[in-house]
Amino acid sequence: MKKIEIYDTTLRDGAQGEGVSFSLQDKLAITERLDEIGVDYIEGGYPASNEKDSEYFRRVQEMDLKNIKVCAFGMTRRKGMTADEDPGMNALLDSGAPVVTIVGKTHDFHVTDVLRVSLEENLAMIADSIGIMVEKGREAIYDAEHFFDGWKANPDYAAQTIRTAAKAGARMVVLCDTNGGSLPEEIASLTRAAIEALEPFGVPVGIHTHNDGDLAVANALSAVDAGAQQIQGTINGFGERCGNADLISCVANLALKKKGYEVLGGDGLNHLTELSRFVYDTANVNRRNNQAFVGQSAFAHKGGMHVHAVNRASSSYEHISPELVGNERRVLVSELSGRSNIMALTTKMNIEQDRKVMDEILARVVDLENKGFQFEAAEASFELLVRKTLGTFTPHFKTMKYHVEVEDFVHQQDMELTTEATIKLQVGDQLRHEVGEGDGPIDALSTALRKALDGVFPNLKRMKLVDYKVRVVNSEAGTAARTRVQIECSDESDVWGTIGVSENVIQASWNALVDAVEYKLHKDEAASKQGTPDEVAAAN
Ligand SMILES: CC(=O)SCCNC(=O)CCNC(=O)[C@H](O)C(C)(C)COP(=O)(O)OP(=O)(O)OC[C@H]1O[C@@H](n2cnc3c(N)ncnc32)[C@H](O)[C@@H]1OP(=O)(O)O
Ligand SMILES: CC(=O)C(=O)O
Repeated sequence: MKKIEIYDTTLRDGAQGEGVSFSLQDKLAITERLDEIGVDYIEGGYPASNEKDSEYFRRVQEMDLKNIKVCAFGMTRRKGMTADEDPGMNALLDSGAPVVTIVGKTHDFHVTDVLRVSLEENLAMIADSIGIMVEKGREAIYDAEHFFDGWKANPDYAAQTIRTAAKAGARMVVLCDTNGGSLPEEIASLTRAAIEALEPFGVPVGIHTHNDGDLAVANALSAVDAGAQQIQGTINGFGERCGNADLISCVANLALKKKGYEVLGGDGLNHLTELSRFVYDTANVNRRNNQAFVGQSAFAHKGGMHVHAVNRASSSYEHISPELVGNERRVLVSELSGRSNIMALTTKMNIEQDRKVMDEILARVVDLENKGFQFEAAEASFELLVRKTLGTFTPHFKTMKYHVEVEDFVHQQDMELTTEATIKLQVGDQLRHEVGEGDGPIDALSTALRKALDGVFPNLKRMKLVDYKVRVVNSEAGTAARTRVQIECSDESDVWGTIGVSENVIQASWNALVDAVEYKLHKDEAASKQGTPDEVAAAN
């Protein structure tokens, strides 16, 4: 088995992605996770760039890391000064990082037109920068920026740049497809050319690809096939412009599809989904549902024919078992469902599967989806619909009336917009009449609803409203268009989605809110009947 080093640059190149920014604590937490999962290198940042990155290198030294090697990133020394005078070089050395990654120019056009130095001066900048790091006892990795475009334009000069880095003591030369526009076959042939050019120095090559042609992962794998021994990339493909090679896909493909490669080690592969979500959440970036291997939809089956087949043999519509990467299979219900979708979901609900009832549920789903409902992200509303169809649903309260009032003191300075909701509910034999204030109508309704019910059902105190989405489903109908409201709630053990559809946004929201509360009450009752200690605790 050939070991392929995984070099993560989420904290440096990933942070160059639009909308991505990590705090110092975020950076340290991600470092810890990547170490646990068996990543070989982490590029922690650019110490010459900002104080946060410098502080990272101080703080990371206090961590008890098991495997991962921490790298500091910087460019070759500036023109017109020696390496030891250069503030960037000194920042790299002062960072205390045991590994230093230096980016330098490969493409003659960048040397003459961007840096505006002679081709010879650029070679001297590379030699001096790698040289000083090696002299000071650092492991030096050389990132050959624009390697592929540079080689295509002037192969002799591109070869000279990487040989200069190797001769100066670089442990590895990493070939960068900086503009991300290369094709897999170009990557393969030029990776072989670079390996040949470096053969006399015994220095291996790595690969760093960008995703501008949507080929970053394919290009990285193509370089590995051609002999590259390290992949640089980021978790979830964060990075400059269209991003970097997504290490999640690189690792999963190498471990599960390609033969003869060893990556990560241990059970790191099984934790990829958890890692991907952790990095999204830490960066406060929305998850990409259709992300390969680890996305929420990566193993979500929607089409009726697919679900029918997956129920018989999961491999019929899955390229790998989701568990291998820590993900899970999901069955969605929609107007595209057949009886198999309903059966798969009701199996999870322990419901007896009568063919006639399944058909009735399916017909109801199709009818409601025609009216603008969408049950894929509203599994809780679907479960309530099933129980209502079966006649096993007992409501915990009955809505008598609700009313929302918004007051806007348009011409009065310093007066805030206020929203007040009044609700009247029948709960058992009691009539509850409550008023709630909120930041908007939904918040006010939710406050009033909780005031009315929390005393009777204390477990509701642990339910949180985590997301609220509104969408117009038939906008061509103008102001009479239907509005779809989707709500996501959570408690200590679950997350659930509900839906409401109406021409009136307040009614749609109320219906989704009522479903969310009813679902919570039903699920806690079911858990307490089952009686496992955790479930009972959750229900009390
Ligand atoms: C391919 C990559 O992703 S490389 C990493 C890119 N990442 C970043 O740029 C993020 C961090 N960068 C920064 O914080 C800042 O750009 C700094 C601190 C590095 C430099 O800031 P400044 O000194 O203000 O320079 P600025 O960013 O405007 O310009 C870059 C300078 O570096 C020079 N430069 C660029 N690449 C190199 C290189 N490989 N070697 C030496 N000098 C270089 C440029 O010629 C320019 O200097 P000049 O104006 O004298 O021609
Ligand atoms: C080094 C780097 O980030 C690049 O060339 O893309």
